[in-house]
Amino acid sequence: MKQYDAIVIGAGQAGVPLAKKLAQAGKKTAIIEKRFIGGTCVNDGCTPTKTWVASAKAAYMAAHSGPLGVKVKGYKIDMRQVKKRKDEIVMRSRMGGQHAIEKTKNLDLIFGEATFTAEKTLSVKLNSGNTQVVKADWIFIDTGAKTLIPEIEGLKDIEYLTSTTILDLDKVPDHLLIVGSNYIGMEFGQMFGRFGSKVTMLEKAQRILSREDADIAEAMHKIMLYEGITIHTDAQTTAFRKTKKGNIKATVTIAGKEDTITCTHVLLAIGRVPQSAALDLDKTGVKVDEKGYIKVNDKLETNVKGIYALGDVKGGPAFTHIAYNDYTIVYRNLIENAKLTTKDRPVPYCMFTDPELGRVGISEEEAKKQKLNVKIAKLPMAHVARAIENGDTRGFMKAVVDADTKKILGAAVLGSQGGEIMTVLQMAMEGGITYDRIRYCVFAHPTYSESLNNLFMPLEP
Ligand SMILES: Cc1cc2nc3c(=O)[nH]c(=O)nc-3n(C[C@H](O)[C@H](O)[C@H](O)COP(=O)(O)OP(=O)(O)OC[C@H]3O[C@@H](n4cnc5c(N)ncnc54)[C@H](O)[C@@H]3O)c2cc1C
Ligand SMILES: NC(=O)c1ccc[n+]([C@@H]2O[C@H](COP(=O)([O-])OP(=O)(O)OC[C@H]3O[C@@H](n4cnc5c(N)ncnc54)[C@H](O)[C@@H]3O)[C@@H](O)[C@H]2O)c1
Repeated sequence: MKQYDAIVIGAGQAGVPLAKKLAQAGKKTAIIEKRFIGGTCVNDGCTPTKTWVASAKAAYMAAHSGPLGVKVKGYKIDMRQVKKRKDEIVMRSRMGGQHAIEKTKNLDLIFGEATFTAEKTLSVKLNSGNTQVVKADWIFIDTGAKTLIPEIEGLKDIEYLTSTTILDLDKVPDHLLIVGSNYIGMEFGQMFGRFGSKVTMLEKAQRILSREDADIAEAMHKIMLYEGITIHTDAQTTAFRKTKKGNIKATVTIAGKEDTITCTHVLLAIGRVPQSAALDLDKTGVKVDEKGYIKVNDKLETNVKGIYALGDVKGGPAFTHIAYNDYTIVYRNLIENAKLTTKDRPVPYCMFTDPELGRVGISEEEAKKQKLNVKIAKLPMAHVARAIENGDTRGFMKAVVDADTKKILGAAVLGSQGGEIMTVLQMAMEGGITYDRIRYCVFAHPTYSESLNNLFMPLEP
């Protein structure tokens, strides 16, 4: 058995930087990873999907550059090249992360699956076949999440895809049926539509993007429709079966009416579940909620002293930047004696459709529910000079402001560079820059952000 000061389980977006910094701070540290360095983000999430979003955008530009005076005479998707480029980018990031860990003094990298055997003791089933027992006073759980597989009749008999396995495709599906229409559904749906698949999407809620304001969801729905993607809302999938021709027939209920859809591929995109079961948390006494998320307080401490949970496995917003911020909170509290918490931290996010949806703070509907005294500023992208010049005026930007203090409470930007424009507004929110100042800020022309002058101009002083 080997004793460490600190053990990190999972080399994801919180685990890797935390393990490196603890080791650099003089703590004898081990990081245990059952699969690849970088976790979901690098290997199956942000990096590969945004790489494919770029290929899909190139296809879209080839098809839509006529009005810009550039005639492209036919184009072809080389899915093998699309995949090869993605694999190379993922591998560079994965191996870069691994080399950085291996170079760090005081840090051991153990490839295997960790399971608790006692409060502060772990047994690691090594990928090489053996077992290693390790112990530490501090244990940090960063084991992430995996695709939620629903109970649907016949699902086990078809070769369904997840957001991980779809990344292995080197041929474009003829007809991709996607169950679920939020982040994963929307990003893959648009991407494969642009690669040439017929795409049908099924969403069980009454509308897509149910966490967003209705006007955002409606505009996004129209953007997808315009690209030829069919989205059925109020849709439940009740059964799948393989047809004699090798296709997949889905039985669905759409707005109460039963129907069938025949497709070639099915992607499941209805959410993710925490990877906590294999940890055997009973042996250490760490509590989980009814869905298996590890319970933590606002300092990310579990109910067992010295054991922390970070990132997706603890529930809450499941984003890379949140996992990364979890690491900074835990590290600075332990090593720098800070008193940081997760309370009141901003949770910005961006859906990487084209155009993007950047979001931060409160939405208009939430503000109304809370009966806040707010004003709403809205500007169509069709009034943004740069959007007109670039030939893409889809979407709009919107901000929720406090009518009394003039502070910005939230923003949604559905448009080209939506994530970047939202980030400018986030900086204003964090710095307490009020909307009446922003409308007279001098921004470079013609940037997208320059339009923030006009976004706030119509609001009464
Ligand atoms: C398709 C897709 C696209 C995404 N796109 C974005 C995006 O654009 N922007 C964004 O912010 N977020 C995105 N996300 C979410 C983001 O990837 C996650 O929020 C982030 O990776 C969470 O980091 P983490 O450190 O909590 O866990 P992970 O990155 O999932 O890492 C957990 C690691 O723990 C390992 N592990 C699990 N159990 C054990 C065990 N018992 N022993 C040893 N190792 C173990 C796993 O193998 C894994 O490597 C996306 C997710 C998906 C699925
Ligand atoms: N750009 C990004 O930041 C990004 C991109 C991809 C994934 N992610 C992360 O990955 C996580 C998982 O994404 P996701 O899109 O799978 O999950 P999600 O929870 O965000 O959305 C799931 C969608 O599926 C619907 N749904 C649930 N059950 C259904 C059913 N039986 N039939 C039809 N629809 C059903 C839900 O109503 C919802 O709209 C997200 O929470 C997100 O944090 C982030």
